[in-house]
Order: sequence, then C-alpha cells, then structure tokens
Amino acid sequence: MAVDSTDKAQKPHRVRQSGTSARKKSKSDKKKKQDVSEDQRKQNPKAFAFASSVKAKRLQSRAVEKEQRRLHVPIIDRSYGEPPPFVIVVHGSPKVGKSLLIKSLVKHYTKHNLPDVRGPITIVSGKQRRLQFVECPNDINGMIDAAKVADLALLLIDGSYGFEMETFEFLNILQVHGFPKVMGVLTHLDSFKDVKKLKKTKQRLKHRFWTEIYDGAKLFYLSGLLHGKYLKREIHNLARFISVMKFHPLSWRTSHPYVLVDRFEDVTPPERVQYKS
Ligand SMILES: Nc1nc2c(ncn2[C@@H]2O[C@H](COP(=O)(O)OP(=O)(O)OP(=O)(O)O)[C@@H](O)[C@H]2O)c(=O)[nH]1
Repeated sequence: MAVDSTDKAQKPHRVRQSGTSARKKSKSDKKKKQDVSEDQRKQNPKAFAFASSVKAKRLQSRAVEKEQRRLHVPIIDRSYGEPPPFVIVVHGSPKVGKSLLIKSLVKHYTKHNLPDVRGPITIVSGKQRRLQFVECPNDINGMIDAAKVADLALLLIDGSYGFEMETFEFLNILQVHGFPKVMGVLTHLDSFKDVKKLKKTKQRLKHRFWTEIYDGAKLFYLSGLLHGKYLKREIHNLARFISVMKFHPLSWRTSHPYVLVDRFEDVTPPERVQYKS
C-alpha cells in the first residue's frame, strides 16, 4: 500500500481560531493592515477619503445634525405666572381694512360691537390665552416698534392693488427682530367682477407671498363685505386659526425689557405750564 506522504506534508496547518496564538496573530494582522493602508493613504489621499460609504454617509448626516443643533439653540421660555397676552400686529397700507378687521375679530370673540379702534385691544380667547390687537402705524419708527413686540403679524394686502412697498419693508424689519408668525390677509376682493381674473390674482398673490415668507405660508381671503363687515364665516376661520396657533418666545422680547405705550397724554393744566415757564 502506497502511503501518500507528500499529500500529508502539503496539508496546511489548521489556523488557530482561539487561544493566545490566535489572539496574537489577529493583532499583528490588524497592525499590518493599518500600516499598509496608512502608506496608501499617504500616497493617494483622495482615493482613501473614507473606507465605507455607509459609515461616511452616517458621519455626514451626524455632522449636519450637529450643525443644525448648533444653529437652533433651544429657546427657553423664562416667563412665569399668568402669561402676557399674545400681541397681534395688524399691518397694511391706509384704507386696506385694518380697523375693520380688528373690529370684526373683536366682534367674533366678544360678541360686542366696537365703534372704533383707538389703541391696543386685549380680549380673552381661551382659558389660558389673551390676545392683544394692535394696529401697526404706517411710519418706519412705528413699524420697528411693532415688529419688536409682535407674536403674530397679520399682513393686510389690498387684492385689487397687490403688494405695497410697505409690506416688504415691514417683512424686512420683522426679520431683524426674530421673525414672529406671519399671516397674510387679502381684502378688497369684491372689486373683481370677473371670476377668472379673481382666481388668477389670488394665485399670483399667493405665490408672491410664499416667495417672500415660505412655501405654504397661510394666506386668508376676505371676499367682501356684508352690512359693512367682513363675512362671518371667513372671520370665524381666521379667528379659529389664531386661537389654536402655537406662538414661540421671540428673541428680541426675551432679551430686552420693554413697555408697550398705548398712548401718551399730557394731563398738566396748561395754566401751570405757562406759570412755570
Ligand atoms: N369693498 C370693500 N371695502 C372694504 C374692504 N375692506 C375694507 N373696506 C373698506 O375700506 C374702508 C377703510 O377701512 P378701514 O378699516 O378704516 O381701513 P384702515 O386700514 O384701518 O385705514 P387707516 O386706519 O386709515 O389706515 C372702510 O370703509 C371699509 O368699509 C373690502 O374687502 N372690500
């Protein structure tokens, strides 16, 4: 019987799977691999930017996440006790319908008719919520003041005319002070006789509004007047939206003490002023 001794001699050693020698081997292998790859890396760094695409993707998304977290520092609400009313600034060019909108909203919430709007009006809209409506003055200083304290800005736009320079100006001012929530309200839509034209104008203004603020920003349409007031259903929708809206603390307000001056009246008798001077 011929013993195949050469075959036996060629049989390789069984690689140790466990024990000290296996551990030693794996260590030296790793070291070798590292040495090689480091050499290659030095020679051609671009080709070895990352070893695994999955890992690289994960690393990249993690870096983006970290960056975003750095940019969006969590806002802490430091207010305590009864919360102050949310300030809703109604902005728009003269005769666009600011007073009428405030009157209609007050009527909706309180069921009371307001003869005229003389200053900020605070109403209770829920168990935990008060709303203060302020008509935004049309001068630049008034706009800056209003932008600092507004939680929500209602931008009234005359549908028959389109956007005014003041609206864009006000949006820029808002941006500087932490940008409150913004909603657009289109009025004077009853001046359109042609339904097709009205539809087109609505679309055009909506897209213009979206480019200014963000895609999907809320724009309300007040289609006309009934007995000198906006339609009940449209005001109801707008009021519901305001009632459930989530407001966030604003950067300017949380970092500055401020007093909202309603009006300034000098009550000194004129004779006394004369006597003193
Ligand atoms: N046809 C029509 N008239 C409107 C509409 N909105 C407001 N008006 C009228 O426009 C006029 C001016 O409305 P106001 O609410 O006083 O406007 P305002 O923006 O407060 O005006 P100023 O306080 O002067 O800046 C009123 O006579 C309203 O009846 C609308 O959608 N359609």
